[in-house]
Amino acid sequence: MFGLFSKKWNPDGKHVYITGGSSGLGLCLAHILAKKGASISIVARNQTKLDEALVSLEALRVSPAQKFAAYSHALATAPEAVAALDAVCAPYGGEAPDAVFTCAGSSKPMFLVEMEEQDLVEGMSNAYWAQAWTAWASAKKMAKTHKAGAKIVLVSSTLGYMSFVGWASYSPGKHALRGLADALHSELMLYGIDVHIYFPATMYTPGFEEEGKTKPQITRTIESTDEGVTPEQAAQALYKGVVNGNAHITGDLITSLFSAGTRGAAPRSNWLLEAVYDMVAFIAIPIWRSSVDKQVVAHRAEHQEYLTQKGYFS
Ligand SMILES: NC(=O)C1=CN([C@@H]2O[C@H](COP(=O)(O)OP(=O)(O)OC[C@H]3O[C@@H](n4cnc5c(N)ncnc54)[C@H](OP(=O)(O)O)[C@@H]3O)[C@@H](O)[C@H]2O)C=CC1
Ligand SMILES: CCCCCCCCCCCCCCCC(=O)[C@@H](N)CO
Repeated sequence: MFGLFSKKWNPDGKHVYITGGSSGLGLCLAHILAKKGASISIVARNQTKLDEALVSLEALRVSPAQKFAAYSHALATAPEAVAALDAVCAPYGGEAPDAVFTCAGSSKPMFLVEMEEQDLVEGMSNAYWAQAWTAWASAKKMAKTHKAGAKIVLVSSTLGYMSFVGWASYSPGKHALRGLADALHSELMLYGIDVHIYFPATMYTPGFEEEGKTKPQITRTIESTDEGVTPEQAAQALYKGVVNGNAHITGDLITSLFSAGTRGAAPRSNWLLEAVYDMVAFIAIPIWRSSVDKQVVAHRAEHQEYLTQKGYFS
């Protein structure tokens, strides 16, 4: 219960379920865990990408006892998430996985005033429900079978701590995941189940390429302060945070500052470091935000022109 005495998590021989395990962060995490001796089940929609991911996992096998499996399911509704979990558990006699990592998700950055109703609804589905239903289904299965020591790990974003122009359909879902993780961290103690949540900043993944297709220039400019990392680096930070038992996991300085500056009641990972980050954030975040405000205001004329070109005012 107390950080000092808790044992580090060891994935060797465990069954780990990774949603979004066919690409980007989820795939890199699957690779790390395969090398550590875990059995891995991945779920995503596209069968070809799942097949390719399975081949890459086989190549990393360290024990004949490891099982690797992939299932094609969409995850943004409750019945789909339950069906996916049932398929994943079937080869294990229906038993819940030892750990569930919900990496599935996507974003479509754009201006709110250009969004249709569907964009906001899908934004919530792809950022929140694509993970929340799996967390819900997994928690039930784990609790019913008294799966003490099991883990549920959600994947939010730096945009789960803060937000800015372009992210109105996505950051609400990532903030919501934080609320879910904090609530579950408390409730699932009743069953000895650990809950973690990861807040990655920019990761150069296929998903990042995809969101670039709609990302407004002003959003790109604001984000350019963030250097970004490879999905391998991001997965390593996630893995390390889970092994160490951190409730909120960050892998870069910028996100660590926003985390310390908006911590709420989440358990701390490193008291001293977070106190320093909190003091830095107290000064640096308002300065950064006012510089962003200036950039946005300076962009007014160009934006007006952009909307006029698109016939927005006619
Ligand atoms: N890249 C970035 O800069 C950042 C990403 N994130 C978050 O990290 C997570 C991983 O992103 P990333 O690796 O970049 O993305 P990728 O697009 O590279 O991978 C996403 C994975 O999730 C699957 N997936 C997406 N939506 C669904 C769905 N509705 N049902 C089932 N599977 C789904 C995809 O497969 P398929 O399409 O075949 O279903 C794919 O396997 C996401 O939650 C994202 O929001 C957070 C911060 C930064
Ligand atoms: C404290 C002072 C310094 C602040 C500097 C801040 C720089 C901006 C960081 C923006 C990071 C945005 C990550 C988006 C990740 C994401 O979720 C999308 N790519 C969707 O996949």
